Amino acid sequence: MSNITVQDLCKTYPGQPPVKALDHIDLDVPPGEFVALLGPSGCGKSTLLNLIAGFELPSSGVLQVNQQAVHAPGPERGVVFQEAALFPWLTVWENVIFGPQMQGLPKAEYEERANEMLSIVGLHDFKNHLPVQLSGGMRQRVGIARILTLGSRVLLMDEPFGALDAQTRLTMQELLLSVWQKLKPTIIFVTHDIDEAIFLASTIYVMSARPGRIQSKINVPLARPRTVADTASEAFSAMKLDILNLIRHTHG
Ligand SMILES: Nc1ncnc2c1ncn2[C@@H]1O[C@H](COP(=O)(O)OP(=O)(O)OP(=O)(O)O)[C@@H](O)[C@H]1O
Repeated sequence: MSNITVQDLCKTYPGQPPVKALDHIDLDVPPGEFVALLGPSGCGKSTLLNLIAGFELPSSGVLQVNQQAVHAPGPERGVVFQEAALFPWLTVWENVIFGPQMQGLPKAEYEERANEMLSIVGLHDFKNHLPVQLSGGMRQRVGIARILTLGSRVLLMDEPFGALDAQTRLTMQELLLSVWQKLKPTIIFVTHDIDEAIFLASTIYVMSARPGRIQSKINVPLARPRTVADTASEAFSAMKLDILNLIRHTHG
């Protein structure tokens, strides 16, 4: 059974001239798969993610999540952007329970889950902090805990660590791997960083630019759980070289 099905998907933005952002995209993502969408700026990675999120509608083709056509955003699909969109006047705890509270879910249930998710992302001791009192990496962790508390089983992440320094970025990548290991959500992770895609994903879709197409689907053979030591392995370097050659070959 597939969790996300994309068949012959096209997206053209209207305008003079119209912009063909995605051209005949096919993806088939089983539940619990960690997928990276890798490609140069402008190849349509964010467009594809926004379509799966339900923020935009396709021009043509099939787009289904859990066998249902996507028409609008929904709580089963949580989105994480480069900057966590937290309410600055609410504490970490209030931000995390805001969604389920608004949905009218049973309090005991979501409070238990919020506690669990804050522990998983290592923020249990920061429940009463305001976003301004947190580092960028910590704010992203709140964003992740928030969608997990809402019960999202599909995480749509658009360069979530792109604004972080190298050290924090690595810590966040390790954290995301441990979250995935524990909860096995389906993750679609947009990045233009080859190392990040290899370290995190089981499957990498390499996209080519304008109009955006899937150029190749690559399986990452590294065993899990992964550690930072894997990034120094021969298998990792060989895979990186293959992808670099692939991208260079296409983009001249
Ligand atoms: N709302 C919009 N209206 C018109 N054109 C758009 C819109 N959103 C994106 N585009 C265009 O569609 C193409 C794909 O953009 P998109 O943001 O999906 O690429 P990307 O691969 O995510 O790039 P980046 O890595 O720079 O974020 C680009 O040419 C962009 O200018």
